[in-house]
Amino acid sequence: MTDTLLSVRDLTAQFRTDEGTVRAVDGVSFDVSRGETVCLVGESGSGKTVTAESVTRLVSEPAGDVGGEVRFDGRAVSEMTDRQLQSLRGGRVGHVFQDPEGALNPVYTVGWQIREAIQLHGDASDAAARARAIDLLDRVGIPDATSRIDDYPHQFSRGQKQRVALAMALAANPDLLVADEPTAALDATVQKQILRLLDDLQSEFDMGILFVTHDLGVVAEIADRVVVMYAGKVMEHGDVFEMFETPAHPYTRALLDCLPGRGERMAPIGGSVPDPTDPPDGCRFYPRCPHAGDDCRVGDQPPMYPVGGGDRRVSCVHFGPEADSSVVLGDGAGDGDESGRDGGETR
Ligand SMILES: Nc1ncnc2c1ncn2[C@@H]1O[C@H](COP(=O)(O)OP(=O)(O)OP(=O)(O)O)[C@@H](O)[C@H]1O
Ligand code: NI
Repeated sequence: MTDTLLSVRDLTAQFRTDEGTVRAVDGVSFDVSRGETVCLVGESGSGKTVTAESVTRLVSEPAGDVGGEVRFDGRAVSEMTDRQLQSLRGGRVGHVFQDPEGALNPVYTVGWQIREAIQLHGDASDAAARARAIDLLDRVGIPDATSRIDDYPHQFSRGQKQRVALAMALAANPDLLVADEPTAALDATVQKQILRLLDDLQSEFDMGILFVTHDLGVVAEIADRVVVMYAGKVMEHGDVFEMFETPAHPYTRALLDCLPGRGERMAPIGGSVPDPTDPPDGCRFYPRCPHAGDDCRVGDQPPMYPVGGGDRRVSCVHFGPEADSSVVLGDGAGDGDESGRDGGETR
């Protein structure tokens, strides 16, 4: 048994809209262990945010219909009472939302809000909570935290609000941090600082992190493991190092080819994500896949086949037991493929 903190099994989330039923998340499974950073990656609309918000059942229910099983520290979240859920959120699970505006209340100072978050789940005195709030603001990189603490949210830039929201999520020393694009509005220097902070806190408190991003550069910096999502499905998951070394799913390969210094293309993947109310049969990615054959166009999303030695899995027929993965990987299986990956960057 590993130290599994979060376990997500066969998660589904759908929304009824005027255009039809959107299957935003369609059978997603993964784990996050203590002290581990798992990145959810994929293009816009792939279901990352809905997955992250389903963890603490924040997807507002009648609108979103959530199924499957989420266990936190061995306990099924669906069986928790509203009170238990409330104490989980902002307590043992900190959540940084994709939209930081939503996390901050415009009528209270940021200091008041961070202190609330600290005191809600602990018995710190006002003075101690204020000192800790200043320390948190300082650590997330808000200059002059001692005076900024009495400012209101509208006095902060978008990037600063994102950092204030992160400080709030960290206020209760969570066991699990769910962070949805927490560095998206930040310049490169501040982004590095935040990633380093998360890394420090993780070593200090053995915190598990579920980190949502579409930026593979960020993934390379912080992930231990990666879950690649596309159109509500997991395309591939496994160890970050192995995945960057030998991406297996054609979608993962295409994403990595867009990363500066790796592929030659460095352009967005051709085509666009499928209509979420009417996804294609077979592999969701086949309409954009250079390796799609007849098998790829029928049935459901392919099973998660093992690839490599560890627990890496890929949902692609070319990795099935009878299949020939060199169709995707190229003859050198790993270095060089027909799209002309430059073999220069070995990590
Ligand atoms: N409340 C909702 N009602 C209807 N559809 C929704 C709702 N929330 C999300 N969706 C749809 O679910 C799909 C997945 O959305 P989600 O926000 O999880 O994507 P994402 O991977 O986080 O994208 P991004 O990178 O843009 O944040 C999209 O098609 C989106 O339009
Ligand atoms: Ni999102």
